[in-house]
Amino acid sequence: MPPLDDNRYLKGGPVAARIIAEVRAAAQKATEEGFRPKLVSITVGDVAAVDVYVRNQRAKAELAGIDFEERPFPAELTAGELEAAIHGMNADPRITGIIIQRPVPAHIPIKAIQAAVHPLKDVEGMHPSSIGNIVYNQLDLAPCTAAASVELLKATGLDLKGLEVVVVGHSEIVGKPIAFLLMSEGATVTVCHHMTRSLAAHARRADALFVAVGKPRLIKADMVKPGAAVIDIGINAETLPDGSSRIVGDVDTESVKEVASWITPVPGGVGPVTVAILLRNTMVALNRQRAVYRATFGTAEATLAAE
Ligand SMILES: NC(=O)C1=CN([C@@H]2O[C@H](COP(=O)(O)OP(=O)(O)OC[C@H]3O[C@@H](n4cnc5c(N)ncnc54)[C@H](OP(=O)(O)O)[C@@H]3O)[C@@H](O)[C@H]2O)C=CC1
Ligand SMILES: Nc1nc(=O)c2c([nH]1)NC[C@@H]1CN(c3ccc(C(=O)N[C@@H](CCC(=O)O)C(=O)O)cc3)C=[N+]21
Repeated sequence: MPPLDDNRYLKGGPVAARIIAEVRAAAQKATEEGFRPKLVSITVGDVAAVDVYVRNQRAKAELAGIDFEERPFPAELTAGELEAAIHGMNADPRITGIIIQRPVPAHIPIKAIQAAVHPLKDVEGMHPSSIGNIVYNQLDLAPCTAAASVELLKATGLDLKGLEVVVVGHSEIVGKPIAFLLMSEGATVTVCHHMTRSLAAHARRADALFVAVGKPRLIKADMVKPGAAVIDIGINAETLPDGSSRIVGDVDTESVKEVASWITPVPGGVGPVTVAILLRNTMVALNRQRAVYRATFGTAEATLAAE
């Protein structure tokens, strides 16, 4: 990839830095008030795919003043054991948020495990009740990658109301929540997937094109409307002929950047913003937990005075 100095690149770094600066200020204030935020990252087995993600989470959490603890579990852990561990974390007042890094081994039912995380500690926005909130237009704690992708579209300055948007990929963690977030913002949303008859015909109509499939170079220049914004969510490891490996997205960036007005690079696009949103979600979760503490314990003085 050439140096990212072309202004068509919609870079994640500045957007992430702005969010992290806001989080840092909020985390510092909360810490002074006795509520230091803390994230716990759960991995099951040896998952090379999440190494980069976890490394970035730790680095940015430290930068933002959020404690970060990794809890690695062996691959042969049972679903029951994992659920019990999560219940322990739910009940631990020192823990603000719990992240279950994907993938988990096949014998662990990811949906049930995601639902075991208390909604107040669900910083990934993946609990059924969290997903439900975005259907009800309550958007302050949404799945991180989806929220990051929409944040990048907003950074273009385009008005989302009535915008023709096409989302390629409809997974629960990325594509579907993107569609719901955009609908809430007033966009006209088309969702494509592997059964879509003419992906190109749909994609070409988009003023903003979101791609979350996991297939390198799926989107070529002739599938993109001139002047569109292209948000490339794919993170795919590709091995080069010399044996070295690199990360590429789902979009053929070299050709598409000649057609699009904005394109997110990979790496350096959605990824860093995803990490920043995770930290922002942690502060949203902390504030909700503090509201519960206040409602539960904050009235002691009034109660005593009334006696
Ligand atoms: N930047 C970040 O923070 C993150 C990036 N990612 C990356 O995003 C990508 C997608 O991840 P994820 O959503 O979890 O992946 P999934 O494999 O869960 O979903 C892929 C989606 O793409 C659809 N699809 C498959 N083939 C085609 C095709 N030829 N045309 C149109 N749609 C197709 C699938 O449809 P169907 O179900 O109908 O087959 C499915 O909805 C991956 O590269 C992943 O690494 C993921 C999470 C975070
Ligand atoms: N429960 C769960 N939620 C996820 O969101 C999730 C997951 N599990 N498992 C793995 C995938 C992948 N993913 C990444 C996010 C950011 C970067 C990231 O920060 N990338 C940087 C750095 C890349 C590099 O240094 O090579 C970039 O794109 O610029 C990478 C990968 C989140 N995922």
